[in-house]
Amino acid sequence: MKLQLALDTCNTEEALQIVREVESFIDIVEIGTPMIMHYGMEPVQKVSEQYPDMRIIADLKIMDAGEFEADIAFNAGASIVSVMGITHNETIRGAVKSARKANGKVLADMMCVVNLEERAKELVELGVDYICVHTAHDVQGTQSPFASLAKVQDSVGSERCAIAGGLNKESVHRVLEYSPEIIIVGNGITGQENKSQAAKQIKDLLQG
Ligand SMILES: O=C([C@H](O)CO)[C@H](O)[C@H](O)COP(=O)(O)O
Repeated sequence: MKLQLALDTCNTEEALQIVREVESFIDIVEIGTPMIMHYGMEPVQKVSEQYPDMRIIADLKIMDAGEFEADIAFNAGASIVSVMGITHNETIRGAVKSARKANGKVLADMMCVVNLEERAKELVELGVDYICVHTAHDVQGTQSPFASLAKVQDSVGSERCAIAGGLNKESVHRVLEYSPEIIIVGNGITGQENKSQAAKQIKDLLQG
């Protein structure tokens, strides 16, 4: 199980500082959608330059123009790009084509997908590498991603699964029985006073 740190609300300098603090406990750095909206590809570029061995996902949540938009992230140094699982197959194919050119990977965010099992299978057939069950920030008060993880794991297997949405050191034990490939944690690390300690606690839980 890989731990992905999601950076959503910081600036590029703060992102570099947080990665410095937690790098030994994380496997993937996510430059989050709000950060990309604010700073464009600058944080993707800077983090990939300073941490050439770290995998970086640009959380573009692509909804259209799959190849064109994914190209932007891969050209900036991303190793994974996110696309919305609910979007058109043509868009998915475009993002996958871009990833193959760049030797990168595609993660499909399953937010708002109703037929999870069926769509997860289709996405894998289209060439998507990871299927991410995700409880949106705006509904985390009333929803959680665990039941969706069970469904997607049944459908495509744990090595394709990623999970996100309000995870922290108190809740992460709930994913252990499913062994998803990627566990994504944002505020559960970045919102803590001691980020390195929070990342280490979560990593230790994942490693058993
Ligand atoms: O993708 C995300 C969200 O939609 C905001 O863009 C977050 O990066 C993801 O949910 C992880 O963050 P936390 O929910 O704070 O763990």
